[in-house]
Amino acid sequence: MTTPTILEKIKAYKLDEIAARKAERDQTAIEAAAREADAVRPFADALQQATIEGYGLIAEVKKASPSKGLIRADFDPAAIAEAYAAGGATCLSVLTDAPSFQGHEDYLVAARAACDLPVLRKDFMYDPWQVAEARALGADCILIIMASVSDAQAQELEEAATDWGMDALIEVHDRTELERAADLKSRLLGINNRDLNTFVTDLATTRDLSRRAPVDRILVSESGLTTPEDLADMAQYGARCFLIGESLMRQDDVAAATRRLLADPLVSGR
Ligand SMILES: O=P(O)(O)OC[C@@H](O)[C@@H](O)c1c[nH]c2ccccc12
Repeated sequence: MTTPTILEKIKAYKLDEIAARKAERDQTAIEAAAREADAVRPFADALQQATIEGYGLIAEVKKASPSKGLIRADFDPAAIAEAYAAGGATCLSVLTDAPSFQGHEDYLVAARAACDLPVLRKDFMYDPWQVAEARALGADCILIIMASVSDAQAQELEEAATDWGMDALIEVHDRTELERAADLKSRLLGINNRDLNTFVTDLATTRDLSRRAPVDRILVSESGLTTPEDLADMAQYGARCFLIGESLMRQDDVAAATRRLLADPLVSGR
């Protein structure tokens, strides 16, 4: 027997978690809750708009990660959401997975209520029930990680998102996943610089995959981005949107750090 990968372990506990939650709220109940949620805030449109004048930033509310442990001790999701918005973020991403990221659904609700930005539910999705749950929480976009789903699952999740009026961010890490993602309809294509099984982060991932991506996609470079130079580097390869968590979450003044990061002289000094 081979040892399971990290993504396989996550999938195993996630499927248990989904089964337990479904026992409390089945499809009908969760759909009723989703129908009563706050109206969807356009996520992909906001990013597309942002790239006309500058960069699009999905700023991530991230308390901890499996590779780094606790990232921020004084973790207040509402305060961080406000700071990101004040600093010029386009959208938010909020981790709701508890076992690996110390996330929580309440953090998404609190962060979204604290600002006007569209919000991505950052979690490992396998089941359309989770998409309805995300909408019930107020989420405007979901994440589909090609490394952890089949083609059929990806399509089913994407359809569920579309049915709820939400966007989907399709995440890839290698050329095979990129080819599979090309068959999906979503405009948003995330290139994860981090390998989710080894936690190795390399910006060369965006450099390589961006050239091979379908031209009609909005490219989002994800993970391991720290400086304005990193952003300018990725933008040269066609990725003008960014998903950034750790480097901003470690700052004392999150709003000022967000502003500094986005103030690329090449962009703002036109
Ligand atoms: O904190 P970073 O290195 O800026 O990365 C943010 C985001 O890209 C990362 O949290 C992430 C990207 N894809 C994921 C999938 C699951 C969990 C987390 C992630």
